[in-house]
Amino acid sequence: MSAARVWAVVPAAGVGRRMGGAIPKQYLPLAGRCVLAWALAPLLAHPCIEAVVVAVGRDDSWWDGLPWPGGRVPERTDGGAERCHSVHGGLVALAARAAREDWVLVHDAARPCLRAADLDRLLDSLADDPVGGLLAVPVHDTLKRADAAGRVEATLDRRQLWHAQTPQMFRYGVLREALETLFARGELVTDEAGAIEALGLRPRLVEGRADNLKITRPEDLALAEFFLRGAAA
Ligand SMILES: Nc1ccn([C@@H]2O[C@H](COP(=O)(O)OP(=O)(O)OP(=O)(O)O)[C@@H](O)[C@H]2O)c(=O)n1
Ligand SMILES: C[C@](O)(CO)[C@H](O)COP(=O)(O)O
Repeated sequence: MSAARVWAVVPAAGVGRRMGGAIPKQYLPLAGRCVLAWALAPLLAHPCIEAVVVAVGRDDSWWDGLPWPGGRVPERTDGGAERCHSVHGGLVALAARAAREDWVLVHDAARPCLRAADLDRLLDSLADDPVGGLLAVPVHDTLKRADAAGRVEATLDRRQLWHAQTPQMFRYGVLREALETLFARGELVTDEAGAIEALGLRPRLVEGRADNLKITRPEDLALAEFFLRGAAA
């Protein structure tokens, strides 16, 4: 990594509507821990990451009960109504410590299977990149665009299509200003790269792994359990 420091922000304030159930999915049990603990593990263990700030719901009562065995303890801050607001909350929490040119790495609490090797590859690939970028995987399925009636309107050319994942890593100053510019226009984004693209910049795609899945629906938990148990074997 260059002289710029690296900070991590983890949006963990979602309610998990698509998962269902009473407990937000980031606190669901998974392979002996919870989803959030697995997502934080490679970030807390990485020597180049200065601090890990987790944006959680204001009325979150699950955070306080989490064990942080032996390792570094993450910092808590307030999330917001949408994922991008929670990310911004994490950036604000870093305001007194992060320099404009420092890197901020944003990783979903709902992605528990990130491997340390892929985190390292992202950091190494972007260390001197002028824009920053994200882990992503090429699309291997044929993708269809649907019409309002739920029928196929078109088949997309998948040769240039990728599934965006996290971590996504950008300079602190640029990312914060990009988000605040969108918010001032009443706009939202579903990932940090979208805010950077709105500035006319082109984030770098760093190929990751399909097992860095986002826990979204109930069936994703069994897959994540399989991946985590397999990685530990
Ligand atoms: N207001 C929000 C919404 C989402 N997230 C976080 O952003 C990540 C990805 O979002 P998603 O998978 O959509 O989580 P939820 O919003 O909880 O899921 P759903 O859309 O099904 O409610 C998750 O770690 C989630 O906790 C957040 O910090 N703040
Ligand atoms: C950031 C992300 O995980 C990249 O694929 C995705 O955009 C999050 O979307 P969600 O609807 O907030 O889960």
